[in-house]
Amino acid sequence: MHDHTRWTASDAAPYLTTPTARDHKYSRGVLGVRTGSAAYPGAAALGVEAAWRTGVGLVQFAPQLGEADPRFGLPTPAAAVLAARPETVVTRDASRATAWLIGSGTDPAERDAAETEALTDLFTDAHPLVVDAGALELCLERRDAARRTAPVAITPHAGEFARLWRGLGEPQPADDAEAAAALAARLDVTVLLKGSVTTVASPVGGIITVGPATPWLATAGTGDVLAGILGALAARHAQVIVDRDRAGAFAELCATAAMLHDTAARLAAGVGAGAAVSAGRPIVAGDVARHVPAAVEALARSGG
Ligand SMILES: NC(=O)C1=CN([C@@H]2O[C@H](COP(=O)(O)OP(=O)(O)OC[C@H]3O[C@@H](n4cnc5c(N)ncnc54)[C@H](O)[C@@H]3O)[C@@H](O)[C@H]2O)[C@@H](O)CC1
Ligand SMILES: Nc1ncnc2c1ncn2[C@@H]1O[C@H](COP(=O)(O)OP(=O)(O)O)[C@@H](O)[C@H]1O
Repeated sequence: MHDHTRWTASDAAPYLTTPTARDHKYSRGVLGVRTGSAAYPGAAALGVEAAWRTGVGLVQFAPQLGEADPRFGLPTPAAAVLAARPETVVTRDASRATAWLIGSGTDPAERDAAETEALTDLFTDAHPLVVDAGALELCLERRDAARRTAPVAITPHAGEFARLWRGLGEPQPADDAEAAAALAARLDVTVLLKGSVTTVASPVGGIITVGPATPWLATAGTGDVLAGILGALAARHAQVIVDRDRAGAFAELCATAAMLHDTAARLAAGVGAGAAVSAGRPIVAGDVARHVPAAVEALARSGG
């Protein structure tokens, strides 16, 4: 049996502090991003947009090595990112990154060997690593702690979560909390299992739940937005995540990201506090990203 916490706005607030007069762009967290592909350039743009809007100092975008040519006249992921957020620095040398986000909008079957190696290297880096979508399977190969130094958080939806269990070759426990805790222990990663209720499990034990979130979030690309929010929080709080005295901090940041995501979606959908589940209006993933600043403000304020 694991400790079970239901995350609240006042739990999230300490992670949503305002910058100070001494801050500069490099002190507020630098997020390195390797996401998007020829098939899914939009996923890169959504994650980067969300990261900026969460309040990070800098986002550095590293284009895939051996990137396939764009299809249907689409932009490359880097071009899509710059069209959405020209503040982003596109570089092969994101050496200033304090945390990394990888995987959203990528397909392992299409990935070049050099890109796989570059992603794999991030697992032996010191910086927190957020792993989404097409990079999730790399955690199965990197589950030997001796071959891994980076603190890792993974963000599967139910389908990806089941795929990871199949990859482990073990039966998946029926209960989400039990299954997330077991996967966190097996892979030595923090697990953020997405859904109406998001379940977060830390490899050091403990379960945090967030939600139920507004069902208007059940629309394509909102997972890419969540990954960007979490990447930004990880970059901002990288020191706390790597602090051995703060075991479980990555799980708290995952829960904070899920709460910010739901709050932004509610603001976008016009769902007021205490409103009925049926309240609100349709939203798209970009709306969620654009409402993240107001969500940060609302949650920080509710923390007193
Ligand atoms: N604009 C874009 O570029 C977008 C890109 N996206 C990217 O598209 C890629 C494929 O994403 P998919 O989610 O389709 O990945 P997958 O094709 O890996 O997973 C979808 C499969 O899982 C099953 N499944 C079970 N429970 C599910 C749940 N709760 N939510 C979703 N599927 C569930 C589905 O039935 C389906 O068979 C990812 O890399 C993702 O980042 C999407 O985020 C959509 C937007
Ligand atoms: N019915 C629902 N109610 C509330 N939130 C949901 C619901 N369905 C999905 N979500 C949320 O929407 C997001 C969807 O992410 P994901 O499945 O990865 O989508 P995509 O890959 O298209 O970006 C997750 O944050 C998940 O928690």
